[in-house]
Amino acid sequence: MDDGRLSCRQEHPFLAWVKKETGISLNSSQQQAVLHKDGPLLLLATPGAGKTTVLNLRIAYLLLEHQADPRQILALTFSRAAARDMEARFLNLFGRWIRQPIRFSTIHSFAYQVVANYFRRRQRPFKVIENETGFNSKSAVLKSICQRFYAAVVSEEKLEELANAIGYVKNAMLPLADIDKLDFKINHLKEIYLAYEQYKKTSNAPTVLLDFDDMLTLAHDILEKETGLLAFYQNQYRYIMTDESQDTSLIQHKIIEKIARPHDNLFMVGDEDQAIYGFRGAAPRYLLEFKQTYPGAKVIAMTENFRSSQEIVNLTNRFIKANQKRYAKEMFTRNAGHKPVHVCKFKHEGEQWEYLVRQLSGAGDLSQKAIIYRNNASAIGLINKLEQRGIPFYLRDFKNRFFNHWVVEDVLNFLRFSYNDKSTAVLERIHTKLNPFISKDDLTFLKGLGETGICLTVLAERYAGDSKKARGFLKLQKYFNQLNKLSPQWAIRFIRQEMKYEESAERICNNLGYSFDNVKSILANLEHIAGGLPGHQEFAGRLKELEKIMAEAQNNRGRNAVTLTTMHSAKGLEFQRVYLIDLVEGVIPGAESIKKGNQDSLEEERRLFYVGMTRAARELFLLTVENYQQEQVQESRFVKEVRQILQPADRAAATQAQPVSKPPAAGMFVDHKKFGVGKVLSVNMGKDTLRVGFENGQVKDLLYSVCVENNLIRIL
Ligand SMILES: Nc1ncnc2c1ncn2[C@@H]1O[C@H](COP(=O)(O)OP(=O)(O)OP(=O)(O)O)[C@@H](O)[C@H]1O
Repeated sequence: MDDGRLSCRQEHPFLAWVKKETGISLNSSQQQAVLHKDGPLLLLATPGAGKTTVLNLRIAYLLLEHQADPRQILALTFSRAAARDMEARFLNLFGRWIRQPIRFSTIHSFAYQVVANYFRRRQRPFKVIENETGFNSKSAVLKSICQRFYAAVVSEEKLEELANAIGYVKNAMLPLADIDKLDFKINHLKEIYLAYEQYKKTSNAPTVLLDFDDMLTLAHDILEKETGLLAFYQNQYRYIMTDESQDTSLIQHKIIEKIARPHDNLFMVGDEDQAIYGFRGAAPRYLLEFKQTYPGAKVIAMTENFRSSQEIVNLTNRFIKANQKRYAKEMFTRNAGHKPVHVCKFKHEGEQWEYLVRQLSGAGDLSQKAIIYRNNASAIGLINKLEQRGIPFYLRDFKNRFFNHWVVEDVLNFLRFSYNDKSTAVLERIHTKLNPFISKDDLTFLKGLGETGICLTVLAERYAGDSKKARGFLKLQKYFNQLNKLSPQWAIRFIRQEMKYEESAERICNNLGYSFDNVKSILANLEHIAGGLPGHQEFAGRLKELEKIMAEAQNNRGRNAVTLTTMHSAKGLEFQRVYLIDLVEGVIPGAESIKKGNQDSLEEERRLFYVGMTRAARELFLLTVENYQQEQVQESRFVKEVRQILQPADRAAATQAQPVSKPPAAGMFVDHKKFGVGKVLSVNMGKDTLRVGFENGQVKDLLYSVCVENNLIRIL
């Protein structure tokens, strides 16, 4: 077994000093890596093997032992959050001794420096439009180009897909001719791409507009052509280090390659089993070809996991082996066993959240706990619940598109119109989603009357000669009259089903290439949020409140708060206890990967699951549900595999961990399969009864055990 710590060879003074000051005692492969001074080195490691730790120790080694100038060091990683985390860890270990700043940076930000330097020398103005607002922002420009091609407004999610596709082309350095071969479901991708590039070059001349990925393309071209500038960076950065290199894209590798020459003092750290950004053009293959690019390079493997318990390491080591495209490696740990890995199945998300709340209430230091999910959509209902139950949380890297999504706007406008049925302005916002359809001509007619009558009644009169249509409008008006008498949760379901909003939304999704699954997910989340709220105003207010809460929760880093993060953003982090949630087919692996049935894409999903699991140091909980967003689902194939891998003892624990559903308390809302949504008026467990008042006014006494046994009710 590889154990430099037990070796009786004399210890290097720097390592002895590190041990004394930081308590870190390195194994032999870590020692070799830390003490590596010159030449290319690839450190291939498993999760928790100390990659980031070693990288930081090596920086300290170069500075303290070899008196390297801190300005000669460039430490690169894939995201701002990761660069911040790496710097924080460095300062925590060595801040007392090394006071000069070190450049911990993303590759994008390094590329920005090159581009800015180049334009400054040429006195040419440029502007970064990535996160701008206004008509020249990246999203506004793409939106207006799409509108030209699609003759329709493009949704935020489609825009994100498009931006990913454009980014992919640049990161993977694809020739234009290959765009059509890409597996993105975007009509006119090539034409939009070309129009976008053209716009940035010419629309604001002489100012050049650039997005983030243009920085990479441009930095690469500049370093290729401007030998003087290239020599400047080559001289400045004598030691280059890259963390999480499996997620570095081809163009990023090429930039790094250029500035590392001729010394090739490149220290590249990565784990191809944690490559999770293939969809953005990451090139993990580059790691496998390192020796061809840098002949004579040293390659060190680190397979000892210092983070996780025996149980977690054994499980995850076996789990990842099912992937074909990887280096064979055996991760091991000398850490003690702790607790079996738990696999828990719940009826639905509500029950899963209840379980999480119970687990986290009074559970000590929350900063050491994380809830990790595949998609941000999993966070919304969970956050609603955590906030209601007073559990503080830190929301990491959340892209908040939920509250501004057109579906949310639609639902609010349906509710608004139910109170203000003379408003043509509100009607105009939803007219294409109503049944019967309201034409532009109808709207012009209504506007001409100046909001004097109830819109739908006026239209019924207008179409008096067409009795079917007239009846349709009157029925719709009746629905709106009913809508404002329903509780918010029931009202949303009414909009979805009775008023056939889902049908209209599906039609729109099909026409414009939006994801209907996403629409259903948003509607389900809205129902969750509405659950238990008495009125429509409270519902609209709660949405506003949640939006604010979620923005604020992004500042809770480092506080006593449970971390909520996607699997992607969890990379590089560790927690004593980790819950992976919503582990169902269609979520992880995602629906697209399943549909494609493509090995590469399923392998990436497995790696994502692996990244999630390997964040856990001592306790790992895998949570799955039978019903996800109101539809019956299968548990994730990865959960099934985990069950098979777990030893019998673990399996027993997994079974024990099945939650027992608690009876609802008075005041809670339940959804009964037959009677619909109702409020629990009283509970008498001695008599096994629940008294529930339903939306239609009926009050029923239900036998609780019968409801549970037959799966008739769920708590909302
Ligand atoms: N030699 C060591 N002795 C004790 N603990 C160590 C040692 N090396 C690393 N660690 C600890 O192990 C944990 C994992 O280290 P680190 O985060 O550097 O690993 P990593 O390889 O970057 O992980 P990942 O790729 O999974 O994000 C950290 O808590 C770190 O402090």
